[in-house]
Amino acid sequence: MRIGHGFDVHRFGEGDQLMIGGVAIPFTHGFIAHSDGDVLLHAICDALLGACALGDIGRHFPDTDPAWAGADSRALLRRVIGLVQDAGYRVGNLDATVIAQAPKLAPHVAAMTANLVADLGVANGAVNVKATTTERLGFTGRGEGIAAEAVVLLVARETAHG
Ligand SMILES: Nc1ccn([C@@H]2O[C@H](COP(=O)(O)O)[C@@H](O)[C@H]2O)c(=O)n1
Ligand SMILES: C[C@@]1(CO)OP(=O)(O)OP(=O)(O)OC[C@H]1O
Repeated sequence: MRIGHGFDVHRFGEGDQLMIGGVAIPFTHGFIAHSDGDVLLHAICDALLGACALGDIGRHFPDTDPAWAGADSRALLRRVIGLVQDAGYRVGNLDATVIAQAPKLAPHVAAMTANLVADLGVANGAVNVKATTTERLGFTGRGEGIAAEAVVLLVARETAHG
């Protein structure tokens, strides 16, 4: 078994929606990012890469590479899952927290979870997504951006030879 942790932050900028967990959420701002800025999926990618000792998302998808400009982070996540499989592992379970003063995320958590179940190729019940405010403290509390953390457990894939 392998454990991994990921953390990411994106600052708010111009826009009218946030992409979080592959769900487009109407909001007063967008994220400043090279990709679609999906802070939750970036934290999850880092947790998966960390568990495999494969570095981080910036190493695999540099923000200087035009190939990733405006990238759908679900596509990045699926590439990372391919790396996890190549390393001989599959996801056992994933737990993640989005740290946001606003918007209210609870109504979107089921859709985020369904996206993750599909992209990670796991059973329902292997993925948990949570949200919390920081009680108006710090940069998230001041409404400057959103952070996300993720923890993942990987287990060895079964092979024909066991
Ligand atoms: N952006 C957010 C933040 C929180 N929630 C939900 O509200 C609950 C209470 O949040 P506290 O920060 O006061 O603990 C939290 O457990 C979430 O269910 C949310 O939906 N969106
Ligand atoms: C995802 C990548 C690549 O498009 O860019 P951003 O969307 O800016 O995201 P970040 O989490 O800052 O860094 C990882 C980058 O390599």
